[in-house]
Amino acid sequence: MVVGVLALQGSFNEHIAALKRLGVKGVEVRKPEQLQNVSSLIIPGGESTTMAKLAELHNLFPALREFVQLGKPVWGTCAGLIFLANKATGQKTGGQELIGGLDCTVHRNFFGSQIQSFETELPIPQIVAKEGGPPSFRAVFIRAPAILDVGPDVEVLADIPLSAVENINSNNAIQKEEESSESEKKVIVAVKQGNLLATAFHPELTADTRWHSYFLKMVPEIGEGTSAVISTPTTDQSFIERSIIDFPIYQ
Ligand SMILES: NC(=O)CC[C@H](N)C(=O)O
Repeated sequence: MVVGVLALQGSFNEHIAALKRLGVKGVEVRKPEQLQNVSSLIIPGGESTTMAKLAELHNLFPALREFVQLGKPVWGTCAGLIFLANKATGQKTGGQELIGGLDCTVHRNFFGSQIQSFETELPIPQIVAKEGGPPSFRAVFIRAPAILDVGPDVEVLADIPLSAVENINSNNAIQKEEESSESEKKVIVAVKQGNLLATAFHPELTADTRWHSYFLKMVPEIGEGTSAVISTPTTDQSFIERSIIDFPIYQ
């Protein structure tokens, strides 16, 4: 079984490497017809405006929308989350094309610019219940979006208190949010809606493969009883010791 990884731009190699650590083959998807050879798809982080332009150039949007509408599992990380959202704010003038399907409003660059990127530990009980392991996950936020509201069919997997984010007062987007909803000072950063999974952060840049394993369990031909298919994660120390700045896409 192969998992497609949209390979227009961004951290597609890191997703393919994470899948490999689980014994699963990830294949690069750049053309509409390649979607016919995969039963699920990961849309990586990167720069959603650039990715949208490239997707348009390759005439990928109709095939991507069809893939989502057919109920095939799709996981968007960071820019991939923006791609999947029904609505995005904080876009460049003129907006950008989205795949849509995920009933939420996402705010691009919610936490600020590149310099305000951060890492934090997030408890995700739903994933721990399925995958076991430590109670929290290292979450890498790089010029990350946040989800401002979700529809009734969307399950919230993780939110983050704005007070946990450094430089909070230097960020206009956050200040605006705080002013508008003084009592609710949290934003959503991971969701699931049927066949769609979305995270504002980058599990592929950590050594923890539980998010990938969780996603693979959403693929019907693997299903819940995946232990035979997914091998025990290898703890590749050289990978663990890499810092996020070692990843070429963020240099
Ligand atoms: N790490 C990322 O994927 C960043 C997303 C980027 N800020 C965008 O809007 O597309």
